[in-house]
Amino acid sequence: MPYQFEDLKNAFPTEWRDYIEHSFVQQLGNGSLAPEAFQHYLKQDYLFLIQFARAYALAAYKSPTLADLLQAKDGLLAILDTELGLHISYCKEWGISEQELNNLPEARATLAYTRYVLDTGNRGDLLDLHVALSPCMVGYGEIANWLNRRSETLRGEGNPYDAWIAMYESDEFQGAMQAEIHWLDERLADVTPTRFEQLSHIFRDATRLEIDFWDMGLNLSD
Ligand SMILES: Cc1ncc(CO)c(N)n1
Repeated sequence: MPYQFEDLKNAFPTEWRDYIEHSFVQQLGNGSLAPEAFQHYLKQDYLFLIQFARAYALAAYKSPTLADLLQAKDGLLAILDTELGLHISYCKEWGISEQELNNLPEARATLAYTRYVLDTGNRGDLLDLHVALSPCMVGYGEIANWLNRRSETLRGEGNPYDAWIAMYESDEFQGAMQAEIHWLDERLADVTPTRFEQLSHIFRDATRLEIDFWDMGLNLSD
């Protein structure tokens, strides 16, 4: 059987579940999350998105074909033209000004995660980089779907975090997630067991760093 994206999730199922079903996610879903925790998370996520844009620029540099270059360009533009703008106005609604965003120190969890992704891409090839990016792209889409399946999740005006869930369940984000899975399925079909094992370690480590990112939000750690 050729490898596919699903096999990366199944290689270390405990880590994947701890990320998707993290207490931060559960509390966000039922509306009980402390606003301070969400604000801390939002601020660090702004810094995360900036480094993420750099990762797509690195993907362009690592692209061997025109199709890969165009895909990296789309990812970069999606962050710079859409996501960051949305993030800045969403932060404003939560009382965080653009000026504050521009003067934030990076929390250690943000530094560790983003620089891990960039270093993995620098050392490796485009597939290594995409595997390092995939817990982010695929995880948040999966989190929105998991929350929607749970009876504990509160949707609508009763939940102050409803707009966050709406963003990641949107057709736009879910479509980007499916495209990423499709790209990875095609590439993983050709890898050897040894190469798959290497890639699964990258996937596991990026997933663990996503868990630390949620912990950072809950614990307000810097
Ligand atoms: C930490 C983190 N992971 C994933 C996403 C999804 O884009 C995000 N915005 N932030």
